[in-house]
Amino acid sequence: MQCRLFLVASEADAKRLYAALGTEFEPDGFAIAITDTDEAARLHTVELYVDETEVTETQTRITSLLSELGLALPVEREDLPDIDWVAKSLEGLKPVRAGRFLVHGAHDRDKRRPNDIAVEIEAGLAFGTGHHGTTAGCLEMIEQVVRRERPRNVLDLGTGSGVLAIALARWAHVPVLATDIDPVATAVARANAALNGVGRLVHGVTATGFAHRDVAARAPYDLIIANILARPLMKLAPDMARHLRSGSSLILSGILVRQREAVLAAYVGQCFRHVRTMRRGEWVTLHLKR
Ligand SMILES: C[S@@+](CC[C@H](N)C(=O)[O-])C[C@H]1O[C@@H](n2cnc3c(N)ncnc32)[C@H](O)[C@@H]1O
Repeated sequence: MQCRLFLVASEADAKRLYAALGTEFEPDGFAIAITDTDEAARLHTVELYVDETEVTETQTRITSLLSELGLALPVEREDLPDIDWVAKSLEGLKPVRAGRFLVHGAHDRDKRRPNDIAVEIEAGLAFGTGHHGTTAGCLEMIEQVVRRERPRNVLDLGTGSGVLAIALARWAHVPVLATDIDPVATAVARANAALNGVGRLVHGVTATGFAHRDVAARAPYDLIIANILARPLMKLAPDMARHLRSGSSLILSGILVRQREAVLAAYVGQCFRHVRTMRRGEWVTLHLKR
């Protein structure tokens, strides 16, 4: 059985601990991760996955590392159920329908129906196979907004696998600037766009937010989609307002239900108005206009 050992700490302490655990355990092949678990309280979780037989020894090593760092944090333990990874991975590759879009892997091309707008994406290095509630929520919003507004110049900020940019290019036949902070995602998005026959419409750029001349040069956009997280979305509100054409739509996702009000307030403060909220599980997708 696998176990998850985890510690919850402030951002600064978690980052120190994560770096120290990396030095101590990565040479032994342990998987270590750090995640932002509570944005409001600024808490981070550092976790390490270990076989049951090694738990006691690992806990002792972590405890001595904590005392070297001068940190007094409890090491918590969660036992993980044995998972049938083959079944699990096949489940993760099932095609997903969202509005008229069908996101599928190569092995499911025969599932496409005549009226589908199909997007072929293999599970890979970048986020966005369509399975996450945020991606599916964006796809449904995109279908509705494109039908009503016929945008001609679109920005997909935080493109991941390129799934949203590709869906948009295939549906609206318009150019889409697909940006990501992560150069691997940008490369994956470009390759996926070519695979889906829209390599000429989807232009991939590595950029953080709007900090790239290509992103500014193509503004104003008449549709911006950003599926990132609540905190960066709130920080980006003034830039979104500057780069969106007046009267146009903004689709935001990556927002937990409990973060919705704070994100809305940040955008209302920039003269956006709320059009619609779509909920999928714990996540919401917002349609705003300015
Ligand atoms: C949740 S994934 C969304 C991927 C895809 N658009 C989808 O809807 O499935 C978020 C992506 O945004 C990128 N990202 C996060 N913050 C960003 C920022 N400030 N500027 C650009 N990209 C960012 C991440 O690297 C990641 O690939």
